[in-house]
Amino acid sequence: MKLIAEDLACERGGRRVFDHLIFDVSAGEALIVTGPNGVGKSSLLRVLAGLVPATSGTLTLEGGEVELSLASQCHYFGHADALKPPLTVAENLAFWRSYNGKPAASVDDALEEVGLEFITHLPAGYLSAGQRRRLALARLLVSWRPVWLLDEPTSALDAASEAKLLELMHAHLAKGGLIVAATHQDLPVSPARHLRFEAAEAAA
Ligand SMILES: Nc1ncnc2c1ncn2[C@@H]1O[C@H](COP(=O)(O)OP(=O)(O)OP(=O)(O)O)[C@@H](O)[C@H]1O
Repeated sequence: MKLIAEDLACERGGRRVFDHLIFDVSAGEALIVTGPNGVGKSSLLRVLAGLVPATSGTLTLEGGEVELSLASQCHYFGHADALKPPLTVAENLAFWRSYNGKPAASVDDALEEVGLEFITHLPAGYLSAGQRRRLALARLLVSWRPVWLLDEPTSALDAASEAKLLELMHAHLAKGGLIVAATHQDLPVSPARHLRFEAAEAAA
């Protein structure tokens, strides 16, 4: 499987954010996207997730499921945690497992992976920032999607949770998945390719 971007361009609010972007990333590999604030890293992930249309260019998931869009083969782990505050931790995850389909880990196993097994009954609205982030991360484990799009995945995570995140990323790559991650932190995942947006690339 290979994700290929050719001559990709994106505009936000009528302003060019990036253009002529070319990259590819294969199964078992991560693409680490870096660059200063506002250059378009999140925009790229949102284009890949189908949340923002590309202005031009093509995106292909070679070896993916032909009847499915790229977006529906991606898990998008963005800045918002996509949790329903009144639902419990377990209910939130059960919802996503059923909604996204392609069941993978059980709710209990996924919560144990991210260290939330002792608070499964708590409403998500009571969780700390880091716990909410870990619950959002567990969403990636309960349904199989080959492409993980991670936007600042280490934000709000403590050192142990960051190590767990890296372990989960490596496990996903080992299963033949691929990852595109935008980050300001060092994210020592391998094998990885690197895509650096320079400030000059941000359009005036
Ligand atoms: N909905 C929107 N409407 C108009 N402009 C937007 C919108 N969302 C983002 N932008 C602009 O697009 C540009 C790229 O933003 P983006 O969030 O992709 O940057 P980033 O590289 O992820 O930044 P950071 O490192 O701060 O997260 C910025 O100038 C931003 O103001």
